[in-house]
Amino acid sequence: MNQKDVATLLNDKIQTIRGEQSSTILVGPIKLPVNLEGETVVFQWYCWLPVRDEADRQDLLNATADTIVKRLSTLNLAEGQQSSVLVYGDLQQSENALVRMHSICHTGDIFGSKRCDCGFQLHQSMKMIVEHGTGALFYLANHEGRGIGLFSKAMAYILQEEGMDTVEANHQLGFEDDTRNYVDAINVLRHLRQKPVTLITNNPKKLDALKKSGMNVAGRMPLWGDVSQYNERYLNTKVERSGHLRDFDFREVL
Ligand SMILES: Nc1nc2c(ncn2[C@@H]2O[C@H](COP(=O)(O)OP(=O)(O)OP(=O)(O)O)[C@@H](O)[C@H]2O)c(=O)[nH]1
Repeated sequence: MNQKDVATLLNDKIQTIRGEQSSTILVGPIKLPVNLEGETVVFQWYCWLPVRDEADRQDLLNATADTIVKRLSTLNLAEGQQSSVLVYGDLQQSENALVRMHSICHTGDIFGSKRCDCGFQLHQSMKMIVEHGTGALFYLANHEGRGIGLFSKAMAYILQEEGMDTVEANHQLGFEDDTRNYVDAINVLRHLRQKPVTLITNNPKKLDALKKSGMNVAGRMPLWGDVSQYNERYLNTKVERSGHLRDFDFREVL
């Protein structure tokens, strides 16, 4: 295949989303069959690249696929983090859709760590979306450790082993409790869907961010679970200090 054919092929799959605070180049949809507890479920997958620098904005946002391809090898993308979204069902047209904005958790999502509930929330939300029939799971790759990064989270874990809670540990390392923002993900969501969404979360800040963006929010679906001796304090700190909504007394299940 020559370069022109490659560009033609990719042009149909690349879109530019211009936002007020930042813009994104979105690539997809790409068919992604996923093993969900032994069943093969087919999602449509999109990945995006935020474009913030003004020079890059002019350069990349007006670019066609061949210009983007020429830049790819110099962008050093493996050193950074790119986020993505798994879409299930007819996200554009269906009446209600379930949406999960999931912050990356290397330890919980990949290794299955029981110190948090992240791995459980990731897989459970995928199941909820499939059962519902339509939805999207945003995997936010620049959100590690609520925005402090993986290396800092490792240091926070050492402090937590000495008795600090999640919030104190973040503060001791010079961070806010939570430095995440949802701007890029919301830009992509608004591009993929205008109709109402129900957000899967226990975190009212996520709901507020979505509402403030003007997105049509039909409601919230709580997601607590996988409570154990290893994450009891972590979950309790979410409710007591970080403002997460307590939908059930998870301490009763221990
Ligand atoms: N700083 C820090 N981050 C953690 C810790 N455990 C998990 N995380 C991160 O916390 C993020 C998940 O945030 P949570 O506050 O648990 O949940 P949430 O996403 O705000 O809310 P939900 O939508 O209800 O899940 C992920 O990015 C994890 O990497 C920890 O002990 N310290």
